[in-house]
Amino acid sequence: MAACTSQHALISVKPPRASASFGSDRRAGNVRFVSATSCCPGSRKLGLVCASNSQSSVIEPAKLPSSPESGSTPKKSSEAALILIRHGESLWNEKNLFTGCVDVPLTPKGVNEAIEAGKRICNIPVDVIYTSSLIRAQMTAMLAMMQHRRKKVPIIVHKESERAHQWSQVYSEETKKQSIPVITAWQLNERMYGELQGLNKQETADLFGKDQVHEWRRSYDIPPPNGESLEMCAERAVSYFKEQIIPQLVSGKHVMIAAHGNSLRSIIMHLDKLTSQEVISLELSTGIPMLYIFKEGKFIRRGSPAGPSEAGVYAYTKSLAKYRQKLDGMDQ
Ligand SMILES: O=C(O)[C@H](O)COP(=O)(O)O
Repeated sequence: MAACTSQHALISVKPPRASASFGSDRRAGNVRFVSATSCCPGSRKLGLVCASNSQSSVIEPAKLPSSPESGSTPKKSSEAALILIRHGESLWNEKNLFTGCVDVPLTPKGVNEAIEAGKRICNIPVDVIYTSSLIRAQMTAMLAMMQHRRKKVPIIVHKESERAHQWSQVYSEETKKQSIPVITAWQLNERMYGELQGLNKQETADLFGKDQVHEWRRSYDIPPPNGESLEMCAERAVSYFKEQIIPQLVSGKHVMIAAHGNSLRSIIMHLDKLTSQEVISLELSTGIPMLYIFKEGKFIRRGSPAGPSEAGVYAYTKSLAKYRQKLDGMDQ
């Protein structure tokens, strides 16, 4: 596997005439994060965007809190990068078990997926990372950041108690500048799958019927037995995104969120204003980074960079191109 270099080409898939995209797209030329099979029949499921760019939801800029790591009053900025990434394959994904909030690690394949994801976003700035409180998301974030060309050190912020906060303080401004805060939030956890957790997905379908299991897995408001529906998951994940993450973007901080299939589906549903019908077809593959640009209160989908290049990722993002040149300069 090649290291992250500036030679990567960006795969920008032209939006083919979607044969089975979910729901008619209200904004012509719009694209979605879909499983490739639903918009590019016959191709591998990549979680790839059949992509151009388009502007999605308008988010009212929120009041700017001081940034979590410095406490300084952040400057307003007109543009920031938002990277979303579902964790790499976990040991229970491999066993095809419902996982939900059970805290299982990555498989070796999932580790490699996280590393590959890191190479794909290695030229895109990241100032703060949000993960769930589950190890598979945290492992993915750390492994991805190991590939970043800026070589900053991701440090998990501990605020679970006053002592934890005190004992994890960093007492060097220079070292702080060379680190990236990683904020863990249970609100970004995978949806809680209730009494399905630990069950084999195929056996569950054999027992309850394929349609019933698909409804539990992909519908918006129908929860699994004693579990969370996507709607219930969205209530915590999207609220957290609005209250904690959008202010960071508004202040110009570049954000990466490493989370889960369903907590991210709920966030993308919000960003793309998907209906409860459209979200049924939204599938996210493990370890595929997805890039949005937050610009003047709007989110612009920029696809799933296979490797950043001026032609693709930076077409609408001058500041990212400047950042990339700065990185190139640092490598001279
Ligand atoms: O929690 C799980 O089982 C997976 O991470 C996501 O499961 P799903 O694709 O069935 O929602």
